[in-house]
Amino acid sequence: MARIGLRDITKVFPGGAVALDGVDLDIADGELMVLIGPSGCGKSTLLRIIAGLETPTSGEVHLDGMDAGHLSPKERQVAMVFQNFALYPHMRAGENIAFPLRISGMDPAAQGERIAESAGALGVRELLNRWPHQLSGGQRQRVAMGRALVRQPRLFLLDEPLSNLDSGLRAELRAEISGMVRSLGVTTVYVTHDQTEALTLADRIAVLSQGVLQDVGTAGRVYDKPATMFVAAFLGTPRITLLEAFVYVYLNSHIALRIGEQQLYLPWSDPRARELAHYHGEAIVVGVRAEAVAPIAEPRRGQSLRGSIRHLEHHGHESLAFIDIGATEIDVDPDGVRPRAAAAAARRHARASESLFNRFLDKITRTERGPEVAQAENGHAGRHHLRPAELTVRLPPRVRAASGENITIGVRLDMLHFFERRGGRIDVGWR
Ligand SMILES: Nc1ncnc2c1ncn2[C@@H]1O[C@H](COP(=O)(O)OP(=O)(O)OP(=O)(O)O)[C@@H](O)[C@H]1O
Repeated sequence: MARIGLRDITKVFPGGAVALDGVDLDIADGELMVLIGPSGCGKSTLLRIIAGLETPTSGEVHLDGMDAGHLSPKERQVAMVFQNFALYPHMRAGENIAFPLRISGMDPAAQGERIAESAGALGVRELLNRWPHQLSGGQRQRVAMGRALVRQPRLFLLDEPLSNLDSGLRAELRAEISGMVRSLGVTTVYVTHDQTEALTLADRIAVLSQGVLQDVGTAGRVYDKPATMFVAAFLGTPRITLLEAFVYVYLNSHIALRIGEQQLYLPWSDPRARELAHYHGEAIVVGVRAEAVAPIAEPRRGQSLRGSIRHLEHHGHESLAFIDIGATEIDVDPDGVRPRAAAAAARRHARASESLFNRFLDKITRTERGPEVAQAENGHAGRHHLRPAELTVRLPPRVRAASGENITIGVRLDMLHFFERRGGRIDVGWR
């Protein structure tokens, strides 16, 4: 078992593709870390660098605190499983599992014991005499995992191991992998682009976008408090709605978030209001997940939005209504943002505000010319695209609704996410 330390890992391939850009990540002994991100974000490259199959352009890989740069995959005691069930076709399942032990010269009696143990843990004991072509996809992948684990590696690395399987089998094997690696206590890095896999399997999740590590944390933390807009948009079904909102301070009562022609109010008693006040007159991004909104009968001042149903999606147990609230949605570019740079920018922003009052005076003069001017001055943070917003609301199965109908939506203000236009989270106090 081993601790992994990745220090400022950058990988630029010949030809100039930047696969990884300054990745720092610590993985604890026995931890199951899931690397997730869209296609091409650098997940496999990072896994191969941990394995020693690829050399970083700069940066260091540490194993148990020691620089492992000079160690081969064998010396790192790594076992890998890929998505394509790479079993040796001319060997029976049992021989496939035994192969790594055989070439290591292990005593045949001890081999038998280890194989039985591994095959038992993976539920393939009955299949050891079959040829690979006589196994189903799921069985082949179980045997491949048995072959990887039989050597009792220090590191277990899996690259999308379930992506060739159907969804039922994926769920089944997911649970088995989780149970198995935890009972073995082997440090595991698991690459996937499937968020269900990530959220259900991981001790912690590391989210990558375009080679940049966006966020690392437990599934709950990364989902509830995503470090960047990219992470908020990448995790969660249905997808979060990212609304452009202008912040206005009403010193006597509340902060108003102007979303299109409508407003949500955060009273001063809400500790987040003080932080948001720094953005007076500016555009920020308000993230609204479906669980933060629900249809209500009567509007509530500052706590609800009106809209009309643009279209409906029926899912059996619920329907999703996509609501036009006359607002603008921000599309995140997959480049995302460097979270640390974004956090630093937010802190600079806060420091620059010296006294809140002076800042308000300055901003109020500016915003008296109207939000459009303030918006133009603040700019549309370059890389984000704007389009008409659709707020996603879950409707219980028996609620009757039709496209074009008007609807009032209650908003759970405590469940809103706030981001700077650059994409970094506005730190309004971490729970
Ligand atoms: N050998 C290589 N030569 C040049 N570019 C490469 C090489 N391997 C990967 N890349 C590039 O590096 C980037 C990261 O690739 P990588 O395979 O790590 O992504 P990934 O997140 O695992 O993607 P996927 O989910 O599609 O497997 C991509 O832009 C890819 O095109």
